[in-house]
Amino acid sequence: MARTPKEEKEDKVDLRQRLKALNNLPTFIKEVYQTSPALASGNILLRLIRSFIPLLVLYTGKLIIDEVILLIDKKTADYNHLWVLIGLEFGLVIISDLLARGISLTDSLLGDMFANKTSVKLMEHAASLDLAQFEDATFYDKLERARQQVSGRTALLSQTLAQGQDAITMGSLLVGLVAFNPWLILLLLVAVIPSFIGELHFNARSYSLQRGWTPQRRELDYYRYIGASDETAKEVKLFGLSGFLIERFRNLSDRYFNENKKLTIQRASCGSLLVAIGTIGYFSAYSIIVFETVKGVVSIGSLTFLTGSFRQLQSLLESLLGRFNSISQGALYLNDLFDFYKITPGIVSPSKPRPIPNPIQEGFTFENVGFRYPNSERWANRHLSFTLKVGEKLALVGENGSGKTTLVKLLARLYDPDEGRILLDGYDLKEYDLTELRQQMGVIFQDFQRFQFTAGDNIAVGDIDSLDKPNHLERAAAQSLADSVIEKLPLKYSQPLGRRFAKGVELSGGEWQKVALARAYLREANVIILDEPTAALDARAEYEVFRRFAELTKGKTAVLISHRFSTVRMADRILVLDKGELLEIGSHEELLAKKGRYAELFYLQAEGYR
Ligand SMILES: Nc1ncnc2c1ncn2[C@@H]1O[C@H](COP(=O)(O)OP(=O)(O)OP(=O)(O)O)[C@@H](O)[C@H]1O
Repeated sequence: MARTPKEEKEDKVDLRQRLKALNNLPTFIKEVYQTSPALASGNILLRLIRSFIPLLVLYTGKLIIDEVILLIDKKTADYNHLWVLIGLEFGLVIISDLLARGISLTDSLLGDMFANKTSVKLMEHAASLDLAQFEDATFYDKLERARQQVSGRTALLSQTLAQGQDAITMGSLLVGLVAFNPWLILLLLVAVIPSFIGELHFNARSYSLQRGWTPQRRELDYYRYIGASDETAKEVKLFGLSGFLIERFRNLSDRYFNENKKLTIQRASCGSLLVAIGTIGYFSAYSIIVFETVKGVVSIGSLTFLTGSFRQLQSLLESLLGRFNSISQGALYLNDLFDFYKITPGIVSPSKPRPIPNPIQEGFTFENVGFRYPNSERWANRHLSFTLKVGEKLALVGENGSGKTTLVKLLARLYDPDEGRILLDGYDLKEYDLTELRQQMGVIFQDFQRFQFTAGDNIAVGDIDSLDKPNHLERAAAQSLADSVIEKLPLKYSQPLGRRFAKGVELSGGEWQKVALARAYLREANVIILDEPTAALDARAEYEVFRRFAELTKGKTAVLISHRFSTVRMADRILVLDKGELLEIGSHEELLAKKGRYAELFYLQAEGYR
């Protein structure tokens, strides 16, 4: 899994790219603001007020000291003015504290709301993308990086706002310092800039490292998941895989740790040196102010005010520049989020879709259809020409990998053909509205999902509008034989299935299949596609499912994939696929009479039953 030099180059970021990434900030701030204009405005207002407090506190401190010295010199006991000043400083400190709490409250509320909003947006966007995009590893890297941004960006928000607040505070302190001695500003820059450059350098390296390691981090997550998950526990135990998985995890995580460690150590050692330079800058300025005081140029109150200002300015400037680093880094990470939003689906509805014929008049016609999976040289389907007539029950037969599932995926427009076209009543599938087209289809794939929801919800996913229509769910369950499975569950339709959550009950493979089959019946679809719907059913259940199938799909068009010829022979016609191409098509009798591949396979299986 070593990275290629090209990939490493792509992961490197220079200053120009970092500055360019700052362009993301206005969009980001706008999105945050739109999350809650009231909270965002409140936050900005609180920060604005708080940014002037440090100057006021320092200045009150100066006044207090000058007053104390005056009182000592005069040897009077009129402390009224002093009390007012102390009260003022006390009030400022209390207000500052309250403001800080208000700021962190609005920060965290706004951050949480923004994180939720972004998660929803990510899910919505991911849902709009093509199946093919989900089968691409680089897509997952992008998705993973985008996901990481959701929680991380909350910090970016408060950092950006704090940056504005500190800039105002700095401006106010600088005014005082410039009035005293402009050269102190120069010293201030000398004190701060080296460590800023250091930070900039190390942050860029850290980002490159993080980015470059995205695939490996996904791999680590995967090991963590398969090492401890209900879905994998059985095989992990039986095959004794835990040692192997832990070893792989450890090797990879150690490599990551070591690369990270190298960088962290370098960063810490350089950082200490650069901070020392900063301290020299501060003490030079401190000496200047002290000697000016001794010479009587400024008062002792001003001494404390100026040294305090200088120290605060130094730390503000440091955090301002340091934060600039994190902000520009955060803005770079935003690239990942925005990049993910920029991925657009290829399989979409046309701008003026044609209404789906209801009922379908002719059926689906494949015209020389060919399809290759992305990043694959091999044709999964090729030269496919046939018509799936309306109302027909068509069975697909062929060896493993001969392209049966691919054919139905093309029919449901999960992919578009690379060659030829598929017509519905004479018009290309691409001319119809995608959602409407899919609504017409009830598809159950062989690798159907076992959702860790209740039994009722597991059926309702077939037509989510039926979620609160128990009689619809019950009817579908009765049709697919799932009713007897659900009857046996303690909580019936409200029984959580699977073991991931509390009270979950696991079903057998065949029981799950009956539940999944109910999804196809629940949908008021005109086309029913069942990809090996009975593979896990016992002989009696299979017989029963097919006895009902013809009845339940009366008037509907159906495609059935099965390796069992007892099932297949019930279809009106059978399409035999070989290496993605159409070998034979005809009724059971026609194909037997033809004595071709179908006849060969049929007798081979029948032989086994004798
Ligand atoms: N998502 C995918 N990405 C790349 N190649 C794929 C993908 N799905 C299937 N293939 C390949 O396409 C070919 C046809 O697969 P398909 O699933 O259509 O076969 P099938 O006839 O349904 O097989 P089976 O009887 O085993 O279910 C196979 O060679 C398979 O390796």
